[in-house]
Amino acid sequence: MRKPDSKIVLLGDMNVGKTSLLQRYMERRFPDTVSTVGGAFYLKQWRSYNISIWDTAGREQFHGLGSMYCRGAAAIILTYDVNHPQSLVELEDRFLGLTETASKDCLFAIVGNKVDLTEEGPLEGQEKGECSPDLDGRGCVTTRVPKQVHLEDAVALYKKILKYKMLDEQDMPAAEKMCFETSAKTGYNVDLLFETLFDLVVPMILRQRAERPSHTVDISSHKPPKRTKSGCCA
Ligand SMILES: Nc1nc2c(ncn2[C@@H]2O[C@H](COP(=O)(O)OP(=O)(O)OP(=O)(O)O)[C@@H](O)[C@H]2O)c(=O)[nH]1
Ligand SMILES: [Mg+2]
Repeated sequence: MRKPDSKIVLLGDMNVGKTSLLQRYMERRFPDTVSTVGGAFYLKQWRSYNISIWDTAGREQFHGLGSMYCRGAAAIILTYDVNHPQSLVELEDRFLGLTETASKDCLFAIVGNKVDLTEEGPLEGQEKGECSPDLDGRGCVTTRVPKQVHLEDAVALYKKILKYKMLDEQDMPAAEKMCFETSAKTGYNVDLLFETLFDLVVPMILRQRAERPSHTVDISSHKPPKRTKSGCCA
């Protein structure tokens, strides 16, 4: 198996759509999912680097495993459901504590999924300039609900996390860049989410490589020790 150069972890409450987001990105589809048990990962090649993306279980019974999955992570995707305010609250109350084992310069993205179910979200096929045949006066589907969690709430949480982690806002990517609204169902913003993170993680890989002590020995500059008559080194 190829060795990952970096690690990204998806965290968040059960049912928010972590598995669906990862499958949408990696497999380009929106299959039926079953609630995740433990964790699983995909390996993504991005340029010449291998990035592992870990999907974790949101169910309370697997909570203890979370910090193990986060160990050494370069980026964490904190996922909530835009229709369930409690899922955003849980990110701070239950999941943030699991990220202590992540890399010290770990990046955070906050992702509100299932935006297709809200009135504000883009319509299925809208990115392609299409609309559903099930029409209202504007030519679009109407069975959608007002959004329960707004992007500003995610931005506020992002800023709070930086404070909690004692990270300087100046040194970190801006909240507006790291807070996303997505739909695993339609694919809305899913590529943008993952690929923004990949591009941010690559310089971290390069930095780590530069800092890591080299294990190679330059044998051309190595002089053999002089031998004395007794056979001992001078
Ligand atoms: N409408 C809509 N449904 C979604 C979306 N993403 C996921 N779902 C549905 O939400 C349910 C839960 O999705 P999962 O991806 O299994 O959720 P999860 O966060 O991985 O849940 P756990 O593995 O239990 O932690 C499934 O029925 C999905 O089909 C989305 O963007 N829009
Ligand atoms: Mg899952």
